[in-house]
Amino acid sequence: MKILNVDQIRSLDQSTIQHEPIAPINLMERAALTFVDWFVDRFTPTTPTKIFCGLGDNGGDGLAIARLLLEREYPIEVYVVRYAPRESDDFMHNHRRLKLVFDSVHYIELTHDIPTIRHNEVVIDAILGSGLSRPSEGIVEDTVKAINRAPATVVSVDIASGLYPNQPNGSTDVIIEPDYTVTFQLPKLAFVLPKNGRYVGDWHILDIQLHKRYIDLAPTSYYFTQPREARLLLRKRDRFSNKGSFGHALLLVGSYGKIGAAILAARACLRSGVGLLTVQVPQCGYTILQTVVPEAMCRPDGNQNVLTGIAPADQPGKQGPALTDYSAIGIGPGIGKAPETLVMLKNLLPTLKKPIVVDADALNLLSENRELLNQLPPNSILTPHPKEFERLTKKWANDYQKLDLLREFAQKYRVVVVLKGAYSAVATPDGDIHFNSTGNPGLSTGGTGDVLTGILTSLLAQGYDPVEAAVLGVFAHGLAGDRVAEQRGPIGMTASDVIDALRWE
Ligand SMILES: NC(=O)C1=CN([C@@H]2O[C@H](COP(=O)(O)OP(=O)(O)OC[C@H]3O[C@@H](n4cnc5c(N)ncnc54)[C@H](OP(=O)(O)O)[C@@H]3O)[C@@H](O)[C@H]2O)[C@@H](O)CC1
Ligand SMILES: [K+]
Repeated sequence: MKILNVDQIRSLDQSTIQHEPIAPINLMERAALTFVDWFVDRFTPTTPTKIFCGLGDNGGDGLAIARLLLEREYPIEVYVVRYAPRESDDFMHNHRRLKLVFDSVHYIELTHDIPTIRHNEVVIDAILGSGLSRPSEGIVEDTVKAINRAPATVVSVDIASGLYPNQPNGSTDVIIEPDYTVTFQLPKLAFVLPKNGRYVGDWHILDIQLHKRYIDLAPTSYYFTQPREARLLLRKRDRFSNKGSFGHALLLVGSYGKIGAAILAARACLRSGVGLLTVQVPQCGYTILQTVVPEAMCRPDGNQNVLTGIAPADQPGKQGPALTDYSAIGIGPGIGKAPETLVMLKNLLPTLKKPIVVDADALNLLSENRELLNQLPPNSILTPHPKEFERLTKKWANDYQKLDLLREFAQKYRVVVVLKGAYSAVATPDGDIHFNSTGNPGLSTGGTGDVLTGILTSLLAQGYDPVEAAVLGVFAHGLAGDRVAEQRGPIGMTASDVIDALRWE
């Protein structure tokens, strides 16, 4: 699903009006009806509901919603925040229509006009929408603050009043902090950025049938991966396939005290469908790996405690294929930053032709030796969390600047970067960014990154295109986390639970 900017959303609105064709006021009615369908599914008709409206089309939506809820006999109160002398045409139209059936619309001009909001009430926030052009001040600011202080449940129409859809807010901006945001047709970029969490709440997209062809043709570099799209990436398996059909992955993982990372990556790799898996671990991990992951072959490193890339001299010809012969290599989980391991990375990179997966300490080694970034095979997948990404680049002032850095980095080094977090962002060498829709805070626990490395290495080894591997792998990883959270709650989730909950269907 595409994420469009405000100007495009405005044009989409116009394009729908022209091509359907539909009168603007009827489009607003459709949006309001769809909102009300969503609302009545969640809140019973006895819910006292205060609807706060601005003077633009977001306010117009609020007035139409008020009329439709009144028809369904909800106990509503309507407040119009009169912050300016002018109203939009569709606001005025809906204001007239509401007044025909409801004669007690309140107007907020001064602070003492703001009503007391109680805990059993629901507030519908339709003060400002995507037409926000400046920070709230005066009576708008006071009303927003009063709503935020109130113990009621708050539902924002389209977007929280005061939140910019696709540009940074100032640190002192006053913004509604809703429990829910119910938006129309497409998500807004602001919804997937970490700093905005409290200004978005639990958000839902309603289909109001805006012009599909406009959306299909609209240029954008932002996407939101939904289940249907992720499933389309999943390849069907041929009945006559064999383990050779699904590649042979190699994981370079683990060090003394961190063999667990190797185990997690290996188990996740196997659970994601790879044909064969070889794991190279320092010798201290050999017995553990062979015992815990019998499905994997083990290639013990020449070193006892850290990876050096060198196989033991006493096993000539027994160490399996050369490093370059594997279908895909994943490197990083638990490897530490020993000088010998850096040497391994330096020796390895120039020899590789196929994309690899780079995570954890391999990323930290890269950030301490940035000249190595140029040696990454094109389309390799890097999976930093924000701190690791900062080490690879620099500090950012806000989430939007972070996205710019992410895009520049992926384009400059021709790599795929998975920036992990809520709505993990997959940046492609072409400059696109795909935000993931699955996952939950339970995944912020040790080892889940190792699991992701195993998944991505597995998909690359099976021949998935690196961008598709990243988008699909991140989605499947988050979905597995969601399954675990559903069964046992997000607290106490472990990386092993996530591996067990992986399902490819
Ligand atoms: N797009 C779609 O497909 C559909 C959209 N729909 C709905 O339309 C909404 C967008 O409507 P909208 O463009 O009228 O914007 P909205 O935010 O209501 O008001 C803008 C007005 O407020 C003013 N203003 C700005 N900032 C301010 C501030 N801080 N404090 C005070 N005033 C401020 C601004 O002033 P100006 O910038 O012109 O000076 C202008 O007068 C959208 O969110 C959705 O709910 C649906 O109905 C149907 C489908
Ligand atoms: K709003």
